[in-house]
Amino acid sequence: MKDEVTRDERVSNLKGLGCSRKRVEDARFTQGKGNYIDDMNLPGTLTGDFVRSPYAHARIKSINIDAAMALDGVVAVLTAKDLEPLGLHWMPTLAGDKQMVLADGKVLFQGQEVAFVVASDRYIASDAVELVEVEYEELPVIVDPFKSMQSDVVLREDLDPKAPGAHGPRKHHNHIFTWEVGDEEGTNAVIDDADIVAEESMYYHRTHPCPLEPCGCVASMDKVNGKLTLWGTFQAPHVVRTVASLLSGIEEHNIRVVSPDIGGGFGNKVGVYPGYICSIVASIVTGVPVKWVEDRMENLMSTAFARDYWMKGKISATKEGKITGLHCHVTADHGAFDACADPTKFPAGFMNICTGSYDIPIAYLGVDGVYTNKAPGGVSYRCSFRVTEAVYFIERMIEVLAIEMDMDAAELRRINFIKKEQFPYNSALGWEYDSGDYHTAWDKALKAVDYDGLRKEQAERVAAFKRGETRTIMGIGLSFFTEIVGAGPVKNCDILGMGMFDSCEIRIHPTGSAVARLGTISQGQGHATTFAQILASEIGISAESITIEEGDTDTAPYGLGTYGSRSTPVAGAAAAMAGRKIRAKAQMIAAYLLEVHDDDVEFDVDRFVIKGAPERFKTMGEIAYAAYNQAIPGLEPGLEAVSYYDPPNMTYPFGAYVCVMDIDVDTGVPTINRFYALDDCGTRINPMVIEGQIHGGLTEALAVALGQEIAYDDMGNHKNATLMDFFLPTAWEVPNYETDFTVTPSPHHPIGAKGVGESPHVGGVPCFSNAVQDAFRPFGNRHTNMPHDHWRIWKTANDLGMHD
Ligand code: PCD
Ligand SMILES: [Cu+]
Repeated sequence: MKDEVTRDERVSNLKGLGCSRKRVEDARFTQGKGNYIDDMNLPGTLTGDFVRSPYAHARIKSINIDAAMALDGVVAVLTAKDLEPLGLHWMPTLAGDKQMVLADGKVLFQGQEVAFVVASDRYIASDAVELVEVEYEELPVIVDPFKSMQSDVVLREDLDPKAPGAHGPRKHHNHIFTWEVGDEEGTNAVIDDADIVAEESMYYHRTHPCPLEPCGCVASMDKVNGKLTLWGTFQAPHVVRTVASLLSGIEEHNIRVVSPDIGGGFGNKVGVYPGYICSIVASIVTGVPVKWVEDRMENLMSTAFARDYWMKGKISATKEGKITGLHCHVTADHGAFDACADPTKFPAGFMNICTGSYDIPIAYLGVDGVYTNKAPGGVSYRCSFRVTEAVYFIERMIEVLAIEMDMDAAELRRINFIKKEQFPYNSALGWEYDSGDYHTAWDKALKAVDYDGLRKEQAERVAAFKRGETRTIMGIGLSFFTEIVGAGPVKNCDILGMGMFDSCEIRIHPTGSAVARLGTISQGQGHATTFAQILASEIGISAESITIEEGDTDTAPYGLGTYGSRSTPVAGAAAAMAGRKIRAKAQMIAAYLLEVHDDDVEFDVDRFVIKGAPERFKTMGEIAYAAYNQAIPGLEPGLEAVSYYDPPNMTYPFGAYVCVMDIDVDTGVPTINRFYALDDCGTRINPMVIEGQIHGGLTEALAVALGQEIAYDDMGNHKNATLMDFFLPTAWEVPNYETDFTVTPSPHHPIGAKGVGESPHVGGVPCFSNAVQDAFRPFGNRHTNMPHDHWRIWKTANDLGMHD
């Protein structure tokens, strides 16, 4: 047995962990060969389209569908009345509330679904939408959650005003829940006694992920064999199958849910939308496939928004700058229905990570969820679980405290970081941070950008501005974040009662290639590339020879889907564990073939070798073949494994970001001169994919911090429902990102990996915002709200007297 290839070459042939392997999915994406929902064209497909409410709050007096039905090509017009006998005019939300599928008596937000037109093609459906006559009676509109809590107007007439909601008692008919974590009395006592206290209120505005492809589905009820197939833009296909079964009464084995290629999810495609339900009903009624694909305006107006958090903080410290306590209260605007996609026990997601990366001995968080006349479905956008809000809050509070103490904000952070030796660290608000090394990351980041040099330059620029020599000022944005991803332990995380484990099933073929299926679903993250790399390193078969499949509930094992950067921490762990099961069986096969005891062989890259005699080995290819063609005493034929992985804890990626920005105080235009991002996501599976994730997340952070918003006027009119008004950054606005890393593996994850997809957004938003605010700090700025669009930046300068 002669080996022509060196061990290093064998390692590199695997294309396993740490390899910047090119994304296998890109061949089809870059050639326009992807298969998205709108590419599906089953024979006889009908198209659905919605009649939507122009009013944000109105009673529906009548709906007349006669003219629409009379139009050639219109097959059906569904209203709440048609869904009611089926019990489908309302549906449960992921947050334990319920939501109208089609307007039942009244509408609660502009763009709400009122009737569903089904026609032979999209154009006819659109024409018919115009022909449906709806008579509305306008009702008072509430878009401000504070006013909502004072108002006599009852938004949700379907709810008993005094009855508790899914998360406990309600204080008012427009109140949803109160969620409290930590020790309020103790925190107040510490803050009242403190040397230094900084207070600030901030609004994290409502925004929307606006993925390239909007939401859509094709429902096909095959009446002959009783099978319902649902293709759709689903981030959690198995959960959709379970919900569809519970709602429709069709047994779960008779429902197949498939997520084909998805053109970006970003949390927008976690929830269940009326379009899915209406398409299913329409297909059951008509017996032919029904397609529904929303347009851009519908996507921006009616599907899961993000944020809309009014946050009030108090932070206390000693004279030396050691933080002693943190108090946070949030008024959370959830819109018309509470449709947040949080794990059941966390009505404000993981907002209680708001103590951030700092060792804060005592803290309190209180959140009040409130109904308003806005679209439902919160908590999406590159952090489905409110970690963006939490990190924005603490990173602003740190800056405000630094201003209060007249201290350098980088130094203030350093003094308060949780120290390396304190991990695993139990935070005051109940999390166990698995690992971290914040000081190393911070020092590396500050050194990389020459932080002291930047501050000197900034001081010179301030002086020059004051002398009237320049009209631009310079901001240095800092942020240090700790993410919490990988929901999650089944003991405390579930969605609609389904524990948040995930899964991987591997099947090795006789010739030594393999297929693996997982319970997650890529929306562009590159899972087909990266999961194969995890497996390659675990089982010694090249990633090139492993096909990854996701998103078909008929074949993939049950999983909770992809959001909250959970794929790597949970399904990635399942992949490693399933790989280890394969390896354990392969070891027995190898020992049999080599005629030695199981314990006398060991795994080496792509083979099992005899301990002490590495020239005697069996490759994984040989072992796979033997699994199918030899009768091995005591072993079943075949080489397959499945793992359902329930993570013992979340993973806690972290990072240090610095943004250097110039601001023209007369135009309000910011120019980003430098953006440095250091990320620590533990073991790095594919550095190139990670880099892509960071670039994407930072660009979305830039968008949110510097202009992107969903705003409403007092009548509840949506002000940013088109891309004319909704800021999407292009190459023009995006700087050249510098990425860097440290590696602090997760101690409980089988390969030490933590998630990374959300991190750049979580850390990026406060970094961009802090850069703007830091530029104005020498001129007296303390806090201004995002989005820092040109007008708001100009106004900040104006308010500070810089135009005088
Ligand atoms: N350490 C590590 C980690 C990670 N990784 C890679 O990276 C990625 C990612 O991952 P993760 O972090 O785990 O995550 P996932 O789960 O997968 O995903 C999710 C995320 O992802 C992100 N990114 C992205 N990209 C794209 N392209 N698209 C999309 O859509 C998206 N989205 C976004 C979001 S929003 Mo949420 O939903 O809101 O919650 S969440 C999210 C993949 O591929 C993986 O493999 C590596 O390599 N390494
Ligand atoms: Cu998150």
